[in-house]
Amino acid sequence: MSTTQPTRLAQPTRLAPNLIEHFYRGGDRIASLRGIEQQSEFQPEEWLGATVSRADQEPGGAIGLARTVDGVLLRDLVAADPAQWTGAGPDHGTDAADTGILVKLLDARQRLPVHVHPDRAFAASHLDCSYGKTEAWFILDAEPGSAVHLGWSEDVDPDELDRRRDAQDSEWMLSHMNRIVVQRGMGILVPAGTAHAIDGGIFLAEVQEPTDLSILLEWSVTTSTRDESHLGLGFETVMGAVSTQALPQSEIEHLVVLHDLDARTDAPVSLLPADADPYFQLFAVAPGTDGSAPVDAGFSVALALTGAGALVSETGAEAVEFSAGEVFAVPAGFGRWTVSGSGTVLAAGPGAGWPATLASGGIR
Ligand SMILES: O=P(O)(O)OC[C@H]1O[C@](O)(CO)[C@@H](O)[C@@H]1O
Repeated sequence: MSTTQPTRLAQPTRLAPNLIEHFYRGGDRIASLRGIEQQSEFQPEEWLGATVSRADQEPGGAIGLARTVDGVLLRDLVAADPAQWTGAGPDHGTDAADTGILVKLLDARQRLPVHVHPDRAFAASHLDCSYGKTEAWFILDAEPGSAVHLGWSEDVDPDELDRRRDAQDSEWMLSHMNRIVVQRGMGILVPAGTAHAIDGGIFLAEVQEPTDLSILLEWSVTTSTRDESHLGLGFETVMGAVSTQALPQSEIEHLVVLHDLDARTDAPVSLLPADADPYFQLFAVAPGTDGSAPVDAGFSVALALTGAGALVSETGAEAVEFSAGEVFAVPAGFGRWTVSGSGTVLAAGPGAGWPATLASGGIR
């Protein structure tokens, strides 16, 4: 009789809750979706499937890192077998645990400060980092009339911006920004370099490059300080990463899309503008009565938004059941997969062509 064990095919791993203490209030809608208790009113974010950690801690700190429900760091699982998890070859970057994305739930009960993230060129030259922090928001819920503030509505003079930042003149900054009233189902791309803020009342899923690099122009509405607001580079240097040019309506049209989140569809639907594709991708998988075409193979973070069902692979790996509020890290080795049942699953993955695009450049 043979004693050979059958090889276990790769399956999605259920992730434990991973709330983050932050400098702004919120988090109750995360707790309600995830079926957990909020420990403080300053837990407005959950980092989903994160293999990068929060910046404001000792080097090597674990805050931010996702764990499986058994307490194992996802970072360690990916680093031990990058080919199985991300499909990447051994030489794709310096960090074997790199998945190419960071996904968050963000539930703002107060307005986020006006802030900006660097692009790849700035991060490489000043911060020894190959990623910048282009990000995108997918709106899950919004109080009526709540808005995001995206880019300047007219060119601003860099010296005046310095003065207004030093004076913490929130009113001036906000009144010089584009205000976009949001609604459930809206996808918004925020290119690196673009000043932005998010009103209280907005609950969103965020997909971004896997870094924690922020420049706060407006620290006074948070528990942060001026000294914590310039990435340790000083404002004189860091303002080089901040665009002072207007973001015109003609460009905003390419940065905002709307999707009916209640629709059932026969294929995964992209929830973000096409310009997001080189950075990250976010799909809704909500099959109709005839099922749905599969999501491509690759690392993804899957969030069960509503209903119940199973993640079903074409590889023959055992399906994994889910119910609303659960989060999974899906390995590339699970192959192409789809959803059975009544649920709606959001699936976030790295940009098209990742990780080759990291080395080939051409992305801001
Ligand atoms: O990057 P920081 O300083 O944590 O900023 C607060 C939040 O604002 C965002 O950049 C959204 O605008 C989040 O990614 C981030 O967690």
